[in-house]
Amino acid sequence: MQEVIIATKNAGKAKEFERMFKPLGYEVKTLLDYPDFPEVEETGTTFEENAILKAETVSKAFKRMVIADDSGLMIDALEGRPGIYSARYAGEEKDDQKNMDKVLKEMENTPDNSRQARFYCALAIAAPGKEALTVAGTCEGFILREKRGAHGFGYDPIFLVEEKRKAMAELKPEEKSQISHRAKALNKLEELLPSYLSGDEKA
Ligand SMILES: O=P(O)(O)OP(=O)(O)OP(=O)(O)OC[C@H]1O[C@@H](n2cnc3c(O)ncnc32)[C@H](O)[C@@H]1O
Ligand SMILES: [Mg+2]
Repeated sequence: MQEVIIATKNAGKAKEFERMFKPLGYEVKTLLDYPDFPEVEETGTTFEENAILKAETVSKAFKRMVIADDSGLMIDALEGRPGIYSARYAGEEKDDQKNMDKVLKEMENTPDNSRQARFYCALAIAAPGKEALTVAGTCEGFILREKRGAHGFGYDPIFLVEEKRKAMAELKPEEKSQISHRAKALNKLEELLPSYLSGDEKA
C-alpha cells in the first residue's frame, strides 16, 4: 500500500485521515508515529499560512510529499473566534473540554437566532522542489447550549451540523467523513493532486 504523511499530532485528525485515505488505497502516517519530531510553531495569521508552515517544515525534514491540516471553529457572534486559535482557546494545554466550556460561557447570552458558526479546514500539500498548494472546506452549523454526543474530537459536541440537525459528535465517524470541512477540503485536494504531482518544479 502507498503511504501518505500527514503533518499532525492531533489523534482525532489522524483517525479521520486514516478513514478518508483508506478507500483511496493509502496508508496514513502522522507525526504521532514520529513522537520526537518537534511541534511546528503556528506563527501564521491564516489557516492557509499555518497549514503551509506545517506541510513545508515536515516535507523538508522527510524529503517527501506531506499534507498538513490547519482547522478551527469560526463563530459569528464572537467575530470569527476562536478561529486560528481554536486548539489553544482556553490555554496552552489544548484541552477540548476547557475550550468548549469557554465557548459555551461566552455564548450564554447569545440568542438562538444568532448562534451561526462554521468549521474551516485548510489543507496544504508540499513536496520537495515544488511550491506548496492549499485547498479549503467549510461545514455550516450552530453552537449548541450544551455538549451532545461522544464521537469525533475538539468542538464536535457543541456544534450542530445544519444539514443533519445533529451535533457533529452525534454523527458516526463514517457520516462525519462524508460531510465535514475536512472531507470537503480533501475532495478538492484529490482533484488537484494529479496536476500538482505532474506540474512544474520550483525554480
Ligand atoms: O496542528 P496539529 O498538530 O495538526 O493539531 P492541532 O490540534 O494543534 O490542530 P490545529 O492547530 O489545526 O487546531 C485545530 C483545532 O480546531 C478544532 N477542530 C479542528 N477540526 C475539528 C473538527 O473536525 N471537529 C472539532 N474540532 C475541530 C480542534 O479543537 C483542533 O484542536
Ligand atoms: Mg496545531
